[in-house]
Amino acid sequence: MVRKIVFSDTGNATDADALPHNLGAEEPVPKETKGKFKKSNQRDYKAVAQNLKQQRQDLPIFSARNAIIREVRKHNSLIIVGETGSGKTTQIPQYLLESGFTIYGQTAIAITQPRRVAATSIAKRVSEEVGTPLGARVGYTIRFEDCSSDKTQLKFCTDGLLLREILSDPLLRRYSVVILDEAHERTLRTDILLGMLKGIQKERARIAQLNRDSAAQNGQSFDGWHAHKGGEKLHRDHRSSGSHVVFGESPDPEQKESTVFTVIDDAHGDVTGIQDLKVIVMSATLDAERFSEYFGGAPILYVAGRQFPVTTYYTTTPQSDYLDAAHLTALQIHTETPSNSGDVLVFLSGQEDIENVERLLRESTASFPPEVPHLLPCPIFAALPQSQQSRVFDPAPEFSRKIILATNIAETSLTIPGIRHVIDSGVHKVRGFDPRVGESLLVEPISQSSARQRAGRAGREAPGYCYRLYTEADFAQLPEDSVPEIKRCQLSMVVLQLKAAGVHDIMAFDFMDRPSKKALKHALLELYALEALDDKGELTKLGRWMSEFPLEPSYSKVVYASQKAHCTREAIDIVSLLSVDSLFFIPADKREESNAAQMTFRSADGDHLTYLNLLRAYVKVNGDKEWCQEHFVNRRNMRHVLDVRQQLTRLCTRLGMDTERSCNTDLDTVLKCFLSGFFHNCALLQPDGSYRSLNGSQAVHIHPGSSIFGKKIPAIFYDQLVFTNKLHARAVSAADPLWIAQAAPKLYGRLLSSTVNYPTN
Ligand SMILES: Nc1ncnc2c1ncn2[C@@H]1O[C@H](COP(=O)(O)OP(=O)(O)OP(=O)(O)O)[C@@H](O)[C@H]1O
Repeated sequence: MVRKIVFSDTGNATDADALPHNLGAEEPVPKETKGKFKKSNQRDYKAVAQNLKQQRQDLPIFSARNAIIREVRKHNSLIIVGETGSGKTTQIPQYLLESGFTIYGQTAIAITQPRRVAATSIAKRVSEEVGTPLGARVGYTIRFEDCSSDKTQLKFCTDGLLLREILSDPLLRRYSVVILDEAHERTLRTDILLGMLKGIQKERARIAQLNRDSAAQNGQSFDGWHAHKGGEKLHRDHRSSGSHVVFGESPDPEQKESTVFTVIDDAHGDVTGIQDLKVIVMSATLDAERFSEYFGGAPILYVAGRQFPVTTYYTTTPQSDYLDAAHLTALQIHTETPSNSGDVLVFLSGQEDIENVERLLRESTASFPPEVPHLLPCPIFAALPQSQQSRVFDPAPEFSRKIILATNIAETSLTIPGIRHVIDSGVHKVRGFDPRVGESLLVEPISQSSARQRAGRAGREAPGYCYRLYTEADFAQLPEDSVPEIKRCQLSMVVLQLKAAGVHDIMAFDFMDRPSKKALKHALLELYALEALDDKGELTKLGRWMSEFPLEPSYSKVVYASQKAHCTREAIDIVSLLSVDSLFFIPADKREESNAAQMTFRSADGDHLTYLNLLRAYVKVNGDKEWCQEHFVNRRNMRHVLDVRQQLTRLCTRLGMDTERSCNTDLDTVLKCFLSGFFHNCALLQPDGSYRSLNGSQAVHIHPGSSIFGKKIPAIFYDQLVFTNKLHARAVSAADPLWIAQAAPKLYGRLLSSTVNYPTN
């Protein structure tokens, strides 16, 4: 009997009626400004842009173009709400570019995205629409990858990247406008960025006033102004009110028109020409009032309209196994609709889900008769190397249909050409943090706004369909929005970044949603214990060094300690290995073979050194495909590990470290080095054979996949605690209690004298 998932008979076609429409095409649209084209291929770029022009003009947002420009001119902060697919992300930056909001070679517009893949793919699309090569007028910058130049006028970047730019350019002088896209996702970094941008806006408003005043005085009438004859160095002669000092320089005082001003500000030095910073917050949800309130009552613009309707179906009964339901629904779509009726996008919770559904699909389609078109699974998740992620954008080969298996990485901003069908599992993985317990990673129901975003991925190029693997009644029960990350995640890294950006009083920082005092205090204490902060809460030299790394502070501390311990090579290798979820694949029907293969790399000291053995073996065989298959090594993830390893090596080299320094066979050194960052992730064996965490006295279980599972070792340390049905320690290694005491003498010095009776293995 063929198993089927039953959906409601008639889906509801959604349109943009939910959004009030207060923008319209009242003004004629000006001609597009001419771009700076590179000589070579000039015609090709122009031709592509010309072809896309009509598509651009057909987008719902086009009718609001002039109203948007007018509102941006009028206000420094603006909230723009628009239905998914209305054209916000790709068009608004271009409208501003076309209307002179940037100065070529001087100022640019930054557009932030919560995810790397969105930043790169949108930049590619917009550069095509503008008609210039990617990296020229339109570019992107993501962690470790810069495809932009000082002539770039539209720069797409991740929110984390813009935060890093603030460290080197505290006033973001390079930008006239910052657009925060998909702000409703409320990632940790977006929230921090919101607060930082508010501060920068205030400061730039003060400076802009200073510039306006100086210009108005035109060098002569300004109180205390002395224009030097002959253009010699200006002199300071007047401390005006407030904290600033104004200088004037006039190369030719006789000619007022050519007077040059240099405006010096006490806090920021030369601030000549700095103007107000415009901040635009964009989102597809209606929770705009919160953002408006946060930006002092900023106006909210609603842009109505989605290009094409999406018909939504719900299952008639709840599904107990969403993986099975996703697999069956995909097969139903494939066999019941012609393959040229569009590709399929499935939203799942994580890499493991994706790999399971991929396997199920491959198994089911293997027996398809030749007249049935191929079904081509294409996974996309954060840990997948960039080159493989971008494969989802390639068109499906002839006589086949793509089925993209994605995490919520594909939920916002992306347009994947060819998608007409979306299958929404209704779940995602949520990272949580409890100071007592540690991090948890749980599969939870999504919010209604996520469900709408997911549906919005269909219907971007033609009418689409969304199949929700839950009932309509269940949808009604979902929360309207997800809890902002800042309220549920570990804060050490952002606190370190805030400190590095000069925010001393973290408790007084202007958060849109204030994290709990407990979480902030925990982050401050952890940074203090890692010696990134001193006892006054000020950033130490080590803390500043650590803030250079796009890593959680525990890892950057390990890298730092590895210099002294002469094991930087091993430290970078293991930190890179820990950046992926799984290094091995374990097929359900070959569990034993997989475990046996893993034993080849096993170290009696635990997972950190086991992983290192794996990496060394992998490098030796040059990542050979068959070797990986034979040893059940996840080749996809190993490539990502090599990517991270290369990036970290480059960063360490830039910071003057000898990255080839190796401790060779003295591997205890490496473990001790890890303890310098992970002393808070330790557990001691109890007389009854269980483990209890050192800092919270929680019962901790070694993960069954660990190379020391079942062993009784006096003390262990681990990379993370993951709460599933119980608290599991993942990536676990043996530690000597003495090492723990040495790594954190103030916290755990008592271990030097403690005695515990341990059970034997
Ligand atoms: N890479 C692309 N290939 C083909 N069409 C594209 C591409 N990027 C955008 N488009 C077209 O432009 C439309 C608008 O996309 P855009 O990302 O600007 O919308 P949006 O309003 O920002 O939506 P969202 O909130 O989902 O990000 C899409 O629906 C699609 O028709």
